[in-house]
Amino acid sequence: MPSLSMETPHHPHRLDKFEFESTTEVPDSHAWPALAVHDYPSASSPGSESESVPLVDLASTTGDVVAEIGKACEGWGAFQVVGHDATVELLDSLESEARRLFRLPAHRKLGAAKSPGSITGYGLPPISSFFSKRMWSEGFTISGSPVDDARKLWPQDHARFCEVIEEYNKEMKKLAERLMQLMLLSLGLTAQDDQEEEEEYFRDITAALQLNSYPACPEPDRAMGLASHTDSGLLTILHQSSAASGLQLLHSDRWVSVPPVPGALVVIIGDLGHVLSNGRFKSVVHRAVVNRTHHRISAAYLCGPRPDVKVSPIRRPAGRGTRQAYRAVTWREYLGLRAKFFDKAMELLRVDGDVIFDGDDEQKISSGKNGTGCCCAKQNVAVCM
Ligand SMILES: C=C1C[C@]23C[C@@]1(O)CC[C@H]2[C@@]12CCC[C@@](C)(C(=O)O1)[C@H]2[C@@H]3C(=O)O
Ligand SMILES: O=C(O)CCC(=O)C(=O)O
Ligand SMILES: [Fe+2]
Repeated sequence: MPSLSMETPHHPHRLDKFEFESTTEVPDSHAWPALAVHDYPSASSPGSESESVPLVDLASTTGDVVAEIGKACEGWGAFQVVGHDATVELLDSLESEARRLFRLPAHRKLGAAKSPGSITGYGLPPISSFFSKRMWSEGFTISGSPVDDARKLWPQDHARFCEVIEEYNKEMKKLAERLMQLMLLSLGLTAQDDQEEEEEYFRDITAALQLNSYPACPEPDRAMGLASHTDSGLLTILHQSSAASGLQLLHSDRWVSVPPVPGALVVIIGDLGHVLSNGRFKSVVHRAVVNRTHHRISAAYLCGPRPDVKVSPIRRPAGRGTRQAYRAVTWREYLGLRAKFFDKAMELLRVDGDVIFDGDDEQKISSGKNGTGCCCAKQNVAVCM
């Protein structure tokens, strides 16, 4: 699987030996303004829990899965999915390997710290550099083979960890490809349409697996697990431990919790998913909060097309006369923009482009000199060739 690189911004926080478990109060370095005023309205606002994120059963023989997914991506930018092929045993094994990793003493984890310019390894959540306060979490990012990073954690004994990660990645890749196909169908592409073009989006996908650890916190209302953000790829598949809720989505200006449903995975639309659908699917703002009693684990499988494939709005969804709202961008280029501009990055892609579907149904797919794929609306073809 191709791996991703990105520019790493200057980091104001040092990766140190802060021990969450032995702390009886939240130190100033980790104290955020009251959760209610973090950035957006509070999850405790009346009515905020009255709606819940849609649940889609991929194995359903009665419902219209394509329509359900389309509606969820448009209305929420997220949904929970059951009826997939990832077994409960695999999800449990992943979680227990992640727990084993985060339980290691600080010096062992620091031995596998991300090196400058690399996205893989142990560290603070990558978005930390944009915030003055520290988050109540640790992360471990894996892109491509887990072996090199795992060997740093467990010089002798990393086989089990690698086996579980590899199996999990394989299963998530299959699921991501299936979900991408269903999402494209829901955008109005038919099975016969431009097969090659769509395949660029779900064949040989690139992915990063982010393991997140949120230790129990003595003052959960003063701490932040993972600050509000959107994911940058096409979609993210998130497994969250069943012990405690933590994930919240910003929906209709309120924070809505996504309680863990045993066996369900959460699908989150990323910024490239928003671009691909010309803004029809929402890249949902989300965050993770912490709790007093449970050590919560999550695993986010963040995926996009191959790093060199340009993503631009597909023409079908808009209908005649709709203008292209975003320019074409590769995931690699977009990660560079995010590393510099974080939540302003997508605005930088905005264009008031040509009409993307004028009834002329021909859409070009070009292959650059070095085999660079390009999936684009007609007006981008010249730039991409
Ligand atoms: C490929 C990537 C997506 C990601 C940045 C990264 O290089 C590896 C970690 C990913 C992650 C996980 C936590 C939230 C997030 C915003 C972050 O800071 O790191 C995402 C990044 C992203 O989606 O851009
Ligand atoms: O832990 C969670 O629930 C959210 C994780 C997340 O948003 C991420 O890793 O991108
Ligand atoms: Fe996320």
